Amino acid sequence: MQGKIIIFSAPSGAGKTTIVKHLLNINPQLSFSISACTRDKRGRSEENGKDYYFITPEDFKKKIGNDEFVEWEEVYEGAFYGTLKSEIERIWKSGKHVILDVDVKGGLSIKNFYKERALAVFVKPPSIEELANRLTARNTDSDSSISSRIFKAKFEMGFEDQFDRVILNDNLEKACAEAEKLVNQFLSAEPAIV
Ligand SMILES: Nc1ncnc2c1ncn2[C@@H]1O[C@H](COP(=O)(O)OP(=O)(O)OP(=O)(O)O)[C@@H](O)[C@H]1O
Ligand SMILES: Nc1nc2c(ncn2[C@@H]2O[C@H](COP(=O)(O)O)[C@@H](O)[C@H]2O)c(=O)[nH]1
Repeated sequence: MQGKIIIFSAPSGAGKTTIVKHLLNINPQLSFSISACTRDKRGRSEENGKDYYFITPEDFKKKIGNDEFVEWEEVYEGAFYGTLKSEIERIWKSGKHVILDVDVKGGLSIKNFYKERALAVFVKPPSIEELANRLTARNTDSDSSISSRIFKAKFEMGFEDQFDRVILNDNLEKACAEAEKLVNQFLSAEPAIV
């Protein structure tokens, strides 16, 4: 079996993590690629090696120097995130397909790297106002972090046309059902649907 990679990208708060968690719960063929990041762990709600590999900026720089990332970015000021080549290889060696959620620029870089082995899905929020509401209700970010996420979201919304597929997440149940369908089609296609 040739391993494939499914990328969910969106502005922060659009719901990509929620949709990816749903897919992981229902599809045992999929395994989550854990990114490296330099931001602080969010208390007890996150676990090192499960949500992210939380590493220091110095270690992150070393990994850049050693060419260990498929892509990496300073997603928010002072916070670096990167997709590790070793994660993708680990998952493919285990006989599963990779699924991950990254920001919009990162998603396009991964698609460009893996080409037809990858499906890039843009999760579209109903509006910028709804994004702000969701981030506020999620209660994981400070007001200034929410402001910078919204600022970036306005720019990222212009990239949906560059993705293979777009899912509007105005209703979570509907969006999850659509995501399930896209993923099943992609995984059953030879070599890829795009
Ligand atoms: N259709 C929806 N309607 C209302 N709330 C939603 C919907 N989809 C997701 N949410 C909620 O919105 C919040 C943001 O979702 P989520 O964390 O999945 O976004 P994200 O795109 O992964 O953001 P980030 O990039 O910051 O990780 C969560 O609290 C989630 O439960
Ligand atoms: N370009 C990349 N973006 C990534 C990666 N891992 C996560 N992310 C995205 O960063 C933001 C912030 O996430 P948060 O956990 O601090 O809320 C979010 O959009 C993630 O999807 C990565 O490896 N590369």
